Amino acid sequence: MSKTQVERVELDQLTCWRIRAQRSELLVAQQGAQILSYQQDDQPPLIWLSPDAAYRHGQSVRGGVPVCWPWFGDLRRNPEAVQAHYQHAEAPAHGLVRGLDWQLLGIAEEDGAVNLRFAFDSREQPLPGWPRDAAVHFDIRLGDDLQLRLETQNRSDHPLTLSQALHTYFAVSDVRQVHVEGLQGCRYIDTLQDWQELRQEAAPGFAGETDRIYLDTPARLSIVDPAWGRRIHLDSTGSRSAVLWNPWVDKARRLSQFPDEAWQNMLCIETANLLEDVVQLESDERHRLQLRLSSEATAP
Ligand SMILES: O=P(O)(O)OC[C@H]1O[C@@H](O)[C@H](O)[C@@H](O)[C@@H]1O
Repeated sequence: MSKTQVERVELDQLTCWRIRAQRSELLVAQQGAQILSYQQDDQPPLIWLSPDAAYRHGQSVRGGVPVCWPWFGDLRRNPEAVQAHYQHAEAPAHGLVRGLDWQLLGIAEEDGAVNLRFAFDSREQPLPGWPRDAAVHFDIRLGDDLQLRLETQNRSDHPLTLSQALHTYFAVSDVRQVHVEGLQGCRYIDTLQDWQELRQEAAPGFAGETDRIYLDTPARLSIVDPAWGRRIHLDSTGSRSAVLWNPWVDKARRLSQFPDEAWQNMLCIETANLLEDVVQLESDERHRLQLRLSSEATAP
């Protein structure tokens, strides 16, 4: 078994940790508790990090796994109960915690794996415009796969409704040559076609800008990448919705920290709780969103 290693590194303005365990390497930033990259030895990266990534305070890094919380995307597109908690006029996309430092509660080795625990507690670090009491813990376990757990606890006397996502950027050989299994038969909202609800027939591939919210998603989704001979599996619990996103040519030019051609080598599957799948918590209640990422070699 290979040895584990934990190294603290400063990337421009951000404090990060580079972790090695079980023939794989992970880079994670304190800001946003954001995983930046993940690669298994002798394989291309599994999680994509932009070559133009900027490591600045207050700005989510392009790539990795941004944590979107306590809402996903455009707040105005969220159910009324999610919108109701926010009191400022301008709501940032993807919630309030991507660009803030989380607390690192600990790094521990266990059976050759490394566990990291991050926390964000709105009672200790109030979120302007969002006067709710909630604590969120993000647990990362780097072993022979990568296991993530986002747990939210409502610490107030009132019910709390939130949307959220683990906004994972995946590295692929060429997005035009891959497809995603597990979504066949699911309903989806096509945000690029007036938020129409449609039904997915065959396993979706990519032939243009894609920005869809899938509903009633199964526990396993897989990215099939024949050119790299790899299948990436996403196994989740506590989530019945997912976003499939690729910006394609025109939107790529408008994105920050994103080279014009980079859309070809990435796609996002965002393991989420959206629309009818939002999280509703009574006082003290907790919700766990868990995601396990693993890969498998496929025949050439
Ligand atoms: O640029 P941001 O705020 O990180 O968002 C990136 C993308 O995130 C996706 O989740 C959205 O569906 C896209 O519409 C959006 O462009």
